[in-house]
Amino acid sequence: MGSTTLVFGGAGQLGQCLQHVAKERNLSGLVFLPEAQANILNTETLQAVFAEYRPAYVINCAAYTAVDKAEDEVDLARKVNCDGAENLARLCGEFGPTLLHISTDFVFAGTGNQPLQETDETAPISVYGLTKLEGEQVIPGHTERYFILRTSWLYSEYANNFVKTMLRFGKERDEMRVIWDQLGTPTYAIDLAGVLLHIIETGSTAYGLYHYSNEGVTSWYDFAVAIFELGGLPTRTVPIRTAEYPTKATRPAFSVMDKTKVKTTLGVTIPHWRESLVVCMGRL
Ligand SMILES: NC(=O)C1=CN([C@@H]2O[C@H](COP(=O)(O)OP(=O)(O)OC[C@H]3O[C@@H](n4cnc5c(N)ncnc54)[C@H](OP(=O)(O)O)[C@@H]3O)[C@@H](O)[C@H]2O)C=CC1
Ligand SMILES: Cc1cn([C@H]2C[C@H](O)[C@@H](COP(=O)(O)OP(=O)(O)O[C@H]3O[C@@H](C)C(=O)[C@@H](O)[C@H]3O)O2)c(=O)[nH]c1=O
Repeated sequence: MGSTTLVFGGAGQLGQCLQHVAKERNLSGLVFLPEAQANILNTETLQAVFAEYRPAYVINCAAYTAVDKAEDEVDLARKVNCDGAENLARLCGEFGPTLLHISTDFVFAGTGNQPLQETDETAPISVYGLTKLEGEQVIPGHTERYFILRTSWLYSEYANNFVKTMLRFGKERDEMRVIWDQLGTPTYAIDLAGVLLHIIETGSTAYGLYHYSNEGVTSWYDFAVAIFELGGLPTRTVPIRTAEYPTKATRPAFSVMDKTKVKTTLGVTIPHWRESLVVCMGRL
């Protein structure tokens, strides 16, 4: 086995953040594979890529992430989020690399009001959440060497995300109506990329399931207020209830995750969401 890390879905938001952090840390050996080069549903291509690189690590950033659209494209969402993850896990079992896989807070129903631990019951309420949970569950049957990091509300200067949407709309509109009764924690994808690379750099073998987001708790409304404030936009932000913003998919009302395990086991320090938002806004 070599020292290569293969990054699938390498052109997505997290993939681009990994490229950014790897460059910042002067790390070599990462190979970023966009969908056009390595579709995780194409088992022949995957087999050839694993045989060519003999990777030490595989990071799966590939996913079907269109939460509302997934309600109508169940088969495709399941293929990418579950079958794709299984294809990578099977080859990791065969070739030996450690798999770093990303999952979501949307595996939870979100009916509680206490920070969610890795051992808490999952009960997805959307197709996206369900297919991501299926992806988590299929991995351990193929390899023991895996890290699954559940994260939430990812944003960054790359690709599409809530921060960029708010900044775009904020420039065009005087007023934004944003849901305040969904609580969670934003995660700067650059911070998450840092943790993934930390696992590789430290050679940790503390395999398993982890929760990772930034610290703190907020609502989409409060998040939007902070984005407009830091962006210097005069946009008025109106707090609305979920029922006033109908969407195809249902989102959890409370998906704040407890990060004790990742902090104590992997020794990472986590910035507060506002601190990371300031960094991201400075780069945008
Ligand atoms: N975004 C968020 O708010 C959150 C994301 N997550 C998880 O984090 C991970 C990274 O998400 P993020 O980077 O934001 O998502 P993106 O949608 O930005 O990136 C996903 C990438 O996967 C690619 N992809 C889709 N299908 C395939 C395929 N069959 N083979 C190879 N690549 C494929 C997409 O390519 P293309 O665009 O060309 O289809 C895209 O580049 C995902 O697992 C996601 O579920 C978890 C919590 C929150
Ligand atoms: C654009 C907009 C959204 N909203 C609400 C809708 C929704 O509840 C919330 C976020 O909307 P978005 O569509 O940007 O984000 P959404 O796709 O729901 O984000 C989710 O993506 C997947 C991939 C995940 O894994 C989750 O952790 C989470 O980040 O904000 C408003 O209230 N007003 C608005 O103007």
